[in-house]
Amino acid sequence: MSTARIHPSILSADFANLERELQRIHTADGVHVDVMDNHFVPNLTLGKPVVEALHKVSELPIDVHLMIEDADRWAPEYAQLGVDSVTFHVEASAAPIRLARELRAAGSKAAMALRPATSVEPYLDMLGELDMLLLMTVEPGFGGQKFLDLVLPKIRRARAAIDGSGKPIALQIDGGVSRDTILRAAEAGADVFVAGSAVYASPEPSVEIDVLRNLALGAH
Ligand SMILES: O=C(CO)[C@H](O)[C@H](O)COP(=O)(O)O
Ligand SMILES: [Fe+2]
Repeated sequence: MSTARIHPSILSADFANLERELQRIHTADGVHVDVMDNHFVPNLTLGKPVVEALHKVSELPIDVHLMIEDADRWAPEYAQLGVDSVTFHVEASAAPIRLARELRAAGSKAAMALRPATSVEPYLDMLGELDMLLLMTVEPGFGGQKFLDLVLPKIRRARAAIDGSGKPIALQIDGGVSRDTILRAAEAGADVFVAGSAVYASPEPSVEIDVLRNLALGAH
């Protein structure tokens, strides 16, 4: 593995100034947009109109993380907006293979997320349907939580399976990523890192992104 991509989460940004908040992360590799519905997780953020507005002004690829019930019904509508990738939670999908195919058919990359306590093993045979696998390193719902080290073995197993597949599937982690945790996640095999509070709490978010990326690259 020779890459480390940093996707700041705008969950920790100033929602009254999202365009300006995008400019503050211009050194990033993508922007992570957390959509929460108050059902799949106990928090409510934003939906399609805001994703569409961000897409119009963002120079960075948009990575939509859907934390919503009934992903089969709603996720394709996000893919149709022209964003780079749409991530649905496997726990919220009745037919993840069909959904991943629909996302690709709608023109976006297809990504699937697992909560920290969801095993990756049942899904290894469908990795080829995905452009990215997201392993949550906190319980989804809120920014600013502590990184769960108990996910590290799952990251290692997913990395081995992705390498074995020979396919260019990204392995993203999300939650609690900071200067203190990014190296061990990278050593376990993650290559796309979502960081919300660590980036936006910094006085210089664009510099913090470079610091995090360099720390992750130290694992290679
Ligand atoms: O999906 C998420 C929460 O469900 C966020 O992307 C994540 O929590 C980022 O925030 P932080 O880096 O502060 O943990
Ligand atoms: Fe997220």
